[in-house]
Amino acid sequence: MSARIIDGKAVAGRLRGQLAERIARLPFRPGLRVVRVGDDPASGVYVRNKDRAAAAAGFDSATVQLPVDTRESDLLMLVEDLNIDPAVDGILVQLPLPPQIRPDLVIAAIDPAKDVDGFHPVNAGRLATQQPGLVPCTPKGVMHLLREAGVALAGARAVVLGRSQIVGRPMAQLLLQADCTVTLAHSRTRDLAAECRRAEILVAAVGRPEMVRGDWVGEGAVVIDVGINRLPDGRLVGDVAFAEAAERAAAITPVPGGVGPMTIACLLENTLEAALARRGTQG
Ligand SMILES: Nc1nc(=O)c2c([nH]1)NC[C@@H]1CN(c3ccc(C(=O)N[C@@H](CCC(=O)O)C(=O)O)cc3)C=[N+]21
Repeated sequence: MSARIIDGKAVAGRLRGQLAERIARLPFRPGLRVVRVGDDPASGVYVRNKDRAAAAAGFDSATVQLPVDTRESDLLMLVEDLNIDPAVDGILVQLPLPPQIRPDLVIAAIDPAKDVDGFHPVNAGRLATQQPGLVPCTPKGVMHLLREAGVALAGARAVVLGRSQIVGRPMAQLLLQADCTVTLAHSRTRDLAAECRRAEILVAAVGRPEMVRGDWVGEGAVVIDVGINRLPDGRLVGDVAFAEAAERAAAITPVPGGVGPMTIACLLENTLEAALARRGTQG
């Protein structure tokens, strides 16, 4: 079998277009503030792409750049300013943060109504208890892609590889909500390859370049590659060995051009949702 490519870049483009149309009809511009402390390279591309996409879709978007030696208390004060600023609908603090700043404390300081990353414990709790809230952008983008690709979810065996707070865990919650039978596999899982091979839907989110080999993929599976890994030679690869996996999968996302662009589109979607919810309207 040779897999169909799930074009995340195209799906994200359409989603951003729909958001732009909705924003054009609003009497205000949803406000997004991205806070970046230092210049971690993993955040660089993301911040640039996000700024461009947000401006093009009609958001009032700005990045606040702070020096790498910023104190935790100063960052917390900035978050508080953004919490009470009526022009700000969404706040995103870029991760990772420098070592003098505790990320959990900063995330918990963000108003859950403005937490467009969906990382605040209140939003994580809402997701786990099936209440409405802001959902983390990457898993939300993956669900968009699965639906867009026409993947039957109810009853499907889904395996999520990686149990991170920002991708694996919320991903499992969303798949469960869509009636998949969900396995959350990780570094301590016994016989990871066999566990993955049983998946009809395989979501790889471990951050290890090309860890998922072709023989980890079941014949006809749908493979979603969340990993974005920069190799020493500058190449960008996912967590899945793409060429090998594509020989067995029915459908697969590429890197780049797969989940990454969806993360950005969903950040904008969350910002619009937050803006409408804060104003008590449906837009
Ligand atoms: N609070 C917080 N929230 C985040 O969501 C967050 C973060 N911190 N820190 C950094 C990571 C990284 N991240 C990316 C999102 C999209 C692409 C993306 O669009 N990538 C393009 C390729 C970009 C390229 O060419 O290098 C693609 O996959 O096609 C990349 C990286 C969000 N992150």
